[in-house]
Amino acid sequence: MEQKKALKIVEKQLTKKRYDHTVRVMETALDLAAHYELDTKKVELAAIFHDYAKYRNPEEMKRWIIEEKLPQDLLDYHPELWHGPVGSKMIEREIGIGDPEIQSAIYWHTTGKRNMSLFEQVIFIADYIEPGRDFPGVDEVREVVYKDIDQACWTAARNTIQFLMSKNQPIYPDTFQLYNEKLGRNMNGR
Ligand SMILES: Nc1ncnc2c1ncn2[C@@H]1O[C@H](COP(=O)(O)OP(=O)(O)O)[C@@H](O)[C@H]1O
Repeated sequence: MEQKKALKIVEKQLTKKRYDHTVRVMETALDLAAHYELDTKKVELAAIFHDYAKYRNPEEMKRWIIEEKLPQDLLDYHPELWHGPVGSKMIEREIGIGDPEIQSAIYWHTTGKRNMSLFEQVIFIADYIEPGRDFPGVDEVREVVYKDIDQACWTAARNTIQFLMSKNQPIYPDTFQLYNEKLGRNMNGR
């Protein structure tokens, strides 16, 4: 699908602010995809559709989680975490995008997980570092991402965990698994 057509579809699903975020995620993801020699057309589509389900009603998302047999433990966490997994299914049923690599990158873009593919990491990090983001620690991730995307993912996971803990918020465990995996690989020389 052409970039223009894909952007038109998501524009209808999003607020203006979220649409502008999506365009910046797309541009960031395309730079990373070129650098890491990924299929830029596929990365482009994953970035454009990553927040496709973001503004669906939580009741509707809940039905998708049940009917699509997504992990039911998602329902114990904030609906903010539902739009990735639900979006990965919606783009197949509503738009006809059934590419497993694109769907998986959308599924995991908010929490991350262990054993992420390079493709999944690019979408996860592009969402985290796009130029509109200004949370504490984001520059550290921007500085390292073209040299060491594993370290970038570790730092993003650490920052998110620290932020959520400082607010006494529940934390979906896959982010801890990402943090532990990358810590083991990169920082203890294991
Ligand atoms: N493991 C997690 N557990 C709970 N909340 C999380 C976790 N990871 C991220 N979040 C929160 O989910 C929210 C949405 O994430 P965000 O990266 O803004 O997604 P997007 O912008 O693509 O919709 C943020 O408030 C973030 O702190």
